[in-house]
Amino acid sequence: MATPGPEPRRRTVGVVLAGGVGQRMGHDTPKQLLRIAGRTIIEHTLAVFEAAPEIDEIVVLMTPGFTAEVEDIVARRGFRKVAAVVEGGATRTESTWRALRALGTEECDVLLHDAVRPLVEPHVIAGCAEALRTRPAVVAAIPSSDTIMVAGPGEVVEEIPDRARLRRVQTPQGFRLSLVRDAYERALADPDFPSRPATDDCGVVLRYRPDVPIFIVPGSERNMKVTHPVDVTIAESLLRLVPAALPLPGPGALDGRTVVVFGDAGVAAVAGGCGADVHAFSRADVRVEDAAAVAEALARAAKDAGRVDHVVCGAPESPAEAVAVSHVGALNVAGAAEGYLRESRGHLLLRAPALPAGEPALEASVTGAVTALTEALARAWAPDGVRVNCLRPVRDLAAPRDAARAAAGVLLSDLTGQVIGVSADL
Ligand SMILES: Nc1ccn([C@@H]2O[C@H](COP(=O)(O)OP(=O)(O)OP(=O)(O)O)[C@@H](O)[C@H]2O)c(=O)n1
Ligand SMILES: C[C@](O)(CO)[C@H](O)COP(=O)(O)O
Repeated sequence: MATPGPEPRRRTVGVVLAGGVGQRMGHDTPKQLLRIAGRTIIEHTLAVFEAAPEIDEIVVLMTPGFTAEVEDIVARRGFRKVAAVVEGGATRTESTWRALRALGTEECDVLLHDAVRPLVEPHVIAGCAEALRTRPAVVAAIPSSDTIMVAGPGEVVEEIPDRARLRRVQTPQGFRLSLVRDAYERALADPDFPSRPATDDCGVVLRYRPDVPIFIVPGSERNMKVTHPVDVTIAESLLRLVPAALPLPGPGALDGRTVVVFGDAGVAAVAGGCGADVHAFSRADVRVEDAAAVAEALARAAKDAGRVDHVVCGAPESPAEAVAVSHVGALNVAGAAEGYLRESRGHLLLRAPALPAGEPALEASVTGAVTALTEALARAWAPDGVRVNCLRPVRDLAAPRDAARAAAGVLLSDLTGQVIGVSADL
């Protein structure tokens, strides 16, 4: 008799809970639609789930009246795993219950995640999904660095539990569908549940299926929940912290892409080495402060190649050219590239200069211009899927990053609105 093979892998569904109104944030629109680092919060979250190999399908629960906004994001970003956008309920648990109903009864693994935790890292999703293959219930959590106390009547300290045993609960929280459904059915049948609601799905399972152990998976400090206005500033800063190890593309990584480079032979060479169809214009060919010359060069490249996927504006070679290249030139290149990049949903990469010592005011002024332009364009072009980033030389960068290779890595990445530090050549 043949020995039975391993159990087939169950389908894993990511449920993104976005049904809240964001009362504590205090805006007119739900906080998951706020734009941070060039994209809406829910867009950041969906992008991580879409890219996670462990996730087969995504269901979004959205605030009633705002489902069209999410459908539009899904279509624009091409999130193919999103199978449904469903209206959420009046409470988080009601939104979860609606999600469970939408999933039907066929057994699967479900990872429930707060839409407003956009900084969830792939390894946390992978950790939860993998643990869920062999366990019926899992939750992401981290140790508490604060001492936590229990407040008694009259705001008097009643108890300080042993911190070593305390964990801060995050999402994803993962369950076998049949288990979490059963726990929710019991909760809904309990007349006491509405007066003592649970603040998360783990709480529902722990209360109504105490027979099932819930396994704790390491979450991460970055996986914060955007709840109060100050969290927007923190999340924005964290989203802009580009990992020191940007993926450095190898041969073939830019196959089929057209890269137009103004005045940056190093980036042109690396892009060509990665397989891109490179159209490079040196300073002798095109002076970027000449708007007509830039437009003509781009039109020529687009005609030859049929499309333009990436445009790079290099840094000035001397202080005398700094304003012409990094200020006027960057604006000219952006203006001429806009139409092509909208068509290809492409990428503009600007380079800030490193000027010799003795030019700190000039360097600060042109760097300010390039980085502000990057952020403004990233915001303005994000709705059309166009990314805009900037490479900025940093002296004494902790992890040295070669500019040309970093440039190719950025072109291939999903980043937008980022100012990425590279090693200064001076
Ligand atoms: N009826 C609800 C309430 C909340 N959530 C989602 O659950 C997550 C965590 O909830 P929270 O941070 O409390 O969001 P809000 O309920 O929107 O915030 P507030 O309590 O300040 O109104 C959020 O992604 C939120 O959209 C949901 O899907 N359905
Ligand atoms: C699920 C949760 O994020 C775990 O920390 C939290 O309980 C949600 O609480 P909220 O009040 O709905 O934000």
